Amino acid sequence: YEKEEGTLRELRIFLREICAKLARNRQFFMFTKPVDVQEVPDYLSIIKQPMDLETMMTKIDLHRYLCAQDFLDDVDLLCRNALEYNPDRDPADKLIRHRACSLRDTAYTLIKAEMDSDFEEQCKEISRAR
Ligand SMILES: COC(=O)N1C[C@@H]2C[C@@H]3O[C@]2(Cc2nccnc23)C1
Repeated sequence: YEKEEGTLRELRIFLREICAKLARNRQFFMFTKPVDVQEVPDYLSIIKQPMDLETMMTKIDLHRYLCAQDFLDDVDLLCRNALEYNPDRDPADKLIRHRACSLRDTAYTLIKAEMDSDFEEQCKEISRAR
């Protein structure tokens, strides 16, 4: 009912701010848009479900996230993809893995720091009921 729609609206506003803050961080520039499959032709043969911050921002607007953990699940996917596609010891791979782990830890810490825990419970309850 209307109170639930208000809660989900508040969640979307919160997640847009988190997503924008992550996308503004120049350390995370390689995660702001989908990997360019013209430049990286084997990417989709290795990574079955690509994810990036621009796609996540669009998913917020499409009401795809009913709680903060749904958003963090996509953060985890983005990070896992980077670890899987860039596994080697060379500096470029090591850097992108380091940045992916940094983005994941930053997202979890920002959300835990700025989100009321019972607000997340309310969102999960709405999600369960739908
Ligand atoms: C999240 O980003 C990534 O997982 N990657 C992997 C690709 C390999 C390497 O870096 C990426 C883009 C790229 N483009 C041209 C040549 N080489 C590269 C970004």
